[in-house]
Amino acid sequence: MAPWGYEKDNGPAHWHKDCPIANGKNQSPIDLINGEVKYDSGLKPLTAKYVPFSDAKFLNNGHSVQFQPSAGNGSELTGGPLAVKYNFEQFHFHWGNNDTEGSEHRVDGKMYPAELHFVHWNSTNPSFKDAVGSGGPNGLAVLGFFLKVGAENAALKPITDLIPKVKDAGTSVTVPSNFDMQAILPATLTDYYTYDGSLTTPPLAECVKWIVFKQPLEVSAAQMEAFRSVINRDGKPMGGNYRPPCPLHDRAVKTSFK
Ligand SMILES: COc1ccc(N2C[C@H](O)c3cc(S(N)(=O)=O)sc3S2(=O)=O)cc1
Ligand SMILES: [Zn+2]
Repeated sequence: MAPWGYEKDNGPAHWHKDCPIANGKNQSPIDLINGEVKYDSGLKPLTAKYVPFSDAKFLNNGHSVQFQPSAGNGSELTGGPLAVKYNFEQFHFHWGNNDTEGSEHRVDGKMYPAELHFVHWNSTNPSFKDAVGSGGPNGLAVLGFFLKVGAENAALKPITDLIPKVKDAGTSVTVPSNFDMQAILPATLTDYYTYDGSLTTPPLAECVKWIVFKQPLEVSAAQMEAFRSVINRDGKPMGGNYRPPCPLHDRAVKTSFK
């Protein structure tokens, strides 16, 4: 099979051939249906502590654009539904070719124009790869933020300004060391959906505690257009790099809000 992607000949409907778990019972993303979620008063706010990275790349890996530090630096996530500390690994985006599509998770069937994922791994494992393979839904914790078009996002501007430099698949650029990742996050990480799921791309491992925030972040139309200028490994616009929703099966989606 051609390397996986989002085109007709290598998209989500084909992924099960190399990754049979694609048809598993804990797959992501899902449609977050407010009438079916359950409020859990035990869900506390999350705490993310991100330290500026001295050596991080922003890259086009052919299926997304990704902020990737060369090594950990003590940036971590705790609280919420998490029993232990998780180390920051990377963040990346999924988006559409127009404002009516692009996010992976949906809310009552509604898609947002984009979705930002902050990936973290369970620090009780020796490495990120061990965490992915550790079995069960506590290997990784991914924060999902919906993006909607509105005011310019000043915190994301240092990243969206780099997009023209990684327009082509396989290219990367060094991120200035004064980039403040913490500034991307809302001041309080309170209202979120959480459920046990998977990576939304191959290998589709069912190792993810998903935490999707109710409140979207805003980016400007110009910032959205920057994403839409990115090219995939087939030389086509990368927009549309989102997996459609998967069956919930017998999973519960909990909320930290009523
Ligand atoms: C075992 O080998 C590997 C395991 C995982 C990965 N990753 C790359 C994936 O594309 C991917 C997709 C994620 S999403 N859209 O947040 O669900 S998170 C993530 S990753 O960084 O964990 C690479 C190698
Ligand atoms: Zn993702």
